Amino acid sequence: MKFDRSVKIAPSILSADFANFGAEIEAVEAQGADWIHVDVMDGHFVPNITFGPATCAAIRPHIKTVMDVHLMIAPVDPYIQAFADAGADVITAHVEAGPHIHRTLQAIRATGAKAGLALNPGTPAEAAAPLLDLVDLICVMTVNPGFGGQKFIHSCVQKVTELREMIGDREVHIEIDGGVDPTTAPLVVAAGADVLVAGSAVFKGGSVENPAPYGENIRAIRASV
Ligand SMILES: O=C(CO)[C@@H](O)[C@H](O)COP(=O)(O)O
Ligand SMILES: [Fe+2]
Repeated sequence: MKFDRSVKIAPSILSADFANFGAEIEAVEAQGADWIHVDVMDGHFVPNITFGPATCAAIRPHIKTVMDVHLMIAPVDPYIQAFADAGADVITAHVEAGPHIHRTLQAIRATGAKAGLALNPGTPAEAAAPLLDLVDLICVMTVNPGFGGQKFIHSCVQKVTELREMIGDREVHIEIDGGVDPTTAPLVVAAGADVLVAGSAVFKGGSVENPAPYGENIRAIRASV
């Protein structure tokens, strides 16, 4: 995975048809997705349950781009290798998910995957300061994690500005996750974000049988920035 600062759109399959992930991924990639965002939830760290490494391994052959795995689980460390073995290109863990995030990020990089650090809306940018040399991506949550289709929290935009300043010339992506659409995308890109996760705003109106809306929705976000 080569670093590049261009804006990338990462549809979240949380808003796809769970009975048809393979075809959904192929459809949304054919319609212009740059990365595929995979939300893993445990019903403990967040109040919702999705799926685990077996599902990630099953969908991997359908992903031609980047498999971006967002772990909303606690603990994280016992499962890192399983998600790496499932083929994740990026593995993101939450700073709030345990007492040893430094060790977690080291463990992710040791698998060969890129290491992501997610910050909940209530966590300040400073939480990332001691970790900047251990991360390849910082995921700024712009909703409280757990569900798709929530409203973008505007107070998080300032955090993106602060993080981009802190990152300096390091090769670190800033990913935005939650409530991204053509209205909110320009705000976070102007603040320094380069990866835009979008679930409901990409999958709305389309289906595997009628994927054209996926493309229209992706192009609308891209045009907005
Ligand atoms: O991690 C999460 C939610 O916890 C996200 O990746 C959502 O799936 C984004 O959904 P939208 O807000 O774009 O509908
Ligand atoms: Fe996510």
